[in-house]
Amino acid sequence: MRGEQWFTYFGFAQYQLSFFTLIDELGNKNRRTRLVNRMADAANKKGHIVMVPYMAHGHIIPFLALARLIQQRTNFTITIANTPLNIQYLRSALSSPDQIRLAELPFNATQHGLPPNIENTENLPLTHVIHLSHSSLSLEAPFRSLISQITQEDGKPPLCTISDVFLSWVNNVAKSLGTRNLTFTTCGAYGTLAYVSIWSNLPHRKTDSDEFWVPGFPQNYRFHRTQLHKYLRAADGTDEWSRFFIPQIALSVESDGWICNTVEDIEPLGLQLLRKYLGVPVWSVGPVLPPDALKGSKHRAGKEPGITLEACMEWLDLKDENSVVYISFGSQNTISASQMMALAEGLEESGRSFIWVIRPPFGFDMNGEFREEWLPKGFEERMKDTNSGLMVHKWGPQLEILSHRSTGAFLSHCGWNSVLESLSNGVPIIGWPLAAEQAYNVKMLVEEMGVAVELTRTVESVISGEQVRKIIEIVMDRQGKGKEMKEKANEVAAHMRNATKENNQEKGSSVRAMDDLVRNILSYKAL
Ligand SMILES: O=c1ccn([C@@H]2O[C@H](COP(=O)(O)OP(=O)(O)O[C@H]3O[C@H](CO)[C@@H](O)[C@H](O)[C@H]3O)[C@@H](O)[C@H]2O)c(=O)[nH]1
Repeated sequence: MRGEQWFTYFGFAQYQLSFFTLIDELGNKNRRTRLVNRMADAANKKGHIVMVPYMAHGHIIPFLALARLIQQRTNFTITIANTPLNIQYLRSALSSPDQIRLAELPFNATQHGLPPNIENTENLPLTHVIHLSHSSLSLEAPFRSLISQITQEDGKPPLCTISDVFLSWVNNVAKSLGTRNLTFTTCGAYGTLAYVSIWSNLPHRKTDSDEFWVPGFPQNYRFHRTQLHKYLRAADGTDEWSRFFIPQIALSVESDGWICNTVEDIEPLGLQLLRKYLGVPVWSVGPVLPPDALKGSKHRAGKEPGITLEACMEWLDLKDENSVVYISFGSQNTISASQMMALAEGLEESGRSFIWVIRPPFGFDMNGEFREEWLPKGFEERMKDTNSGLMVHKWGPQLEILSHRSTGAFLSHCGWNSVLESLSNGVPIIGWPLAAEQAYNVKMLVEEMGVAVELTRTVESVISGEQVRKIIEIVMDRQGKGKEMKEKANEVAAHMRNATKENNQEKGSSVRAMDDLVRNILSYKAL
């Protein structure tokens, strides 16, 4: 480690074809050809990949999962770079030693107008999310030093970098230091295209009618203005959202290829349109689901204990199959106080069992204490007494809940990870999009896939308990629409299983895409 370096580099022992193994094998004439092949293979396979996720759990989790997938099938050295606190979070999910390396890029939150020690969008108000986004630009210089350092140590530049759509300055660094960059979109193909194209074709407040066309989609395909977040409706290229997203998205479109967390058979239209729009290879390698080490809530040391994984599972074990509604709005979103009240009323009126991952409403400190006045009087106590609702404060073991046989529907903001985690378990969705590309995800889930219904949109909408009750009844009723949605969700789950199937006879589409991705990365070294 050199003194002047800008980053801390956590390197661990990794597999190398041992010199002594080679000497042993040289003694056996019959094996010589194979050995030569293996040497060539090893030389070919060895290489370094450096990955940089955006500073949000919805991005960091799939980046780590992708790193694991690549590591399982190659001898590449993989380094994930990020700010110190995000590296600390990642470290809790790695074993020691681990083949995945972590590199800290120095970061000082307060220098960017953020509260101290904030390096992630978790529970961060939107006004700060945009500051965090702008602050990520400060990582470019230390990242450049990291790539130079790796190039010096390895005697050659990394095979490629893999950047987040929102951190495409990584693309600049890669190109200027003699390597390639791939973009990993942690969203689906359809949502990615809608988001990329909508940001690239501002302004939308000039749209005459409520419905409008988005370049990249067929001419007769319409989006609705209420599907745009209010910062997108107001964006004109000069505001702070545009000033970050437009250049980052424009640069990521120039990547050498894109990796998409989706499956060919579940998003045929989205993938076809995204490929046409980008004009570079798009590998659909999904579903890239959280690695085992990130399951449950054990890795979130330092947070208040809340309800344990075991308590959740015991509670679910006592419920009937497909009888529980799970409610969560992801890692960084929440609803308003009046919406929270209506949601609670609707849940109680429905008489259905539920697990609700609850956090303070929009406009309040999301890390602060939960206040009883945000819920109907005596609600938590009644739910406890009747054993009909389990309130989990701030963070729940989502994967385990969704994969439990008792979970029958997911009321979700439709962040893409939540969508994949739900559908891979055949759980239909009640959509309540709040930000980012979530409204486009819901549009696709409802119109293309038939696995969801939409309850409402955004944190500003006015909803009633009765609306909530009705929609829960539709989805949980195992007749009519509810039955249809459940069947379709099960079909999607089967497509996902097929896509990741890998045995002697056959390889699923995502496995083949991963093989092709690795072949492509290997070909970069010749350039
Ligand atoms: O109580 C919780 C809350 C979240 N999670 C996990 O955290 C992740 C959340 O990801 P996601 O559902 O995608 O939601 P966001 O955190 O909101 O994700 C951001 O990133 C996604 C991927 O780019 C986008 O699709 C979203 O719109 C964007 O808000 C998932 O793996 C969840 O399993 C938990 O385990 N427990």
